[in-house]
Amino acid sequence: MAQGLIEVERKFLPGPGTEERLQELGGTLEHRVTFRDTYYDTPELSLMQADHWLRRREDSGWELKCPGAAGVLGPHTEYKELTAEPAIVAQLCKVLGADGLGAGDVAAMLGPLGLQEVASFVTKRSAWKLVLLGADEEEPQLRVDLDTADFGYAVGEVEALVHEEAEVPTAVEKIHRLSSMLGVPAQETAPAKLIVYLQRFRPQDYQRLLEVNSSRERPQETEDPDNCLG
Ligand SMILES: Cc1ncc(C[n+]2csc(CCOP(=O)(O)OP(=O)(O)OP(=O)(O)O)c2C)c(N)n1
Ligand SMILES: [Mg+2]
Repeated sequence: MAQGLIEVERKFLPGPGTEERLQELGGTLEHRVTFRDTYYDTPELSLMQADHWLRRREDSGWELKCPGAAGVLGPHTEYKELTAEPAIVAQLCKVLGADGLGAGDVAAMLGPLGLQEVASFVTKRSAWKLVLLGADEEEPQLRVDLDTADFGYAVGEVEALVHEEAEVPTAVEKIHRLSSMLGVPAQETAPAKLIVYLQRFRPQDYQRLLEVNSSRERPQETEDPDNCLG
């Protein structure tokens, strides 16, 4: 798989004082932005069942999140983010067992690969940047995104983008440290917006994912104790 950045993150349920606490910790508000995400998969959710997540983001383009080497690290997750369309198409063909089809751009391959829209929603995001005390310049900066989806679900995430697998343990440790400084309980995690969307608007798809996901040990989700997906 062509190299993309590795996203290491953990989600949490933000509270009324989260932004104030971020400021106390020296965080800077980078921007507030609103965007629509549209997710694509086969009718059987073959990509999601393989822990691959294909989306088109308004004003950003295509991205395929692929499971990282470690996958799930407690409440943290690791995903390789592919944004180059040839790399996305090649990986889609590999996951969907359609080798040899991968010629065009992602939009042109949706039909041949049987991919259709499964979710579309708007997010309002406050994007924060933090540099932990003692961190030297080369260390990846931490980002904290506070998201509210247009269907009424709010979720926060502390994340680091790294280039190499070897950087993941340090990133996890820093994310863990910042999360506890934000008052997030150690094992708390919160489901992704897309998962809550499926749960609410496509319950059969959600159930199908739940079955597959329960075979992939995941921490209890705080927002939905019924073992919601991440
Ligand atoms: C604990 C856990 N986490 C993630 C997953 C996988 N997953 C579910 S939906 C999903 C795709 C959406 O990921 P998410 O981080 O919610 O998107 P967003 O924050 O809007 O994008 P960003 O701006 O960060 O790129 C994934 C990877 C999982 N199954 N379990
Ligand atoms: Mg995220």
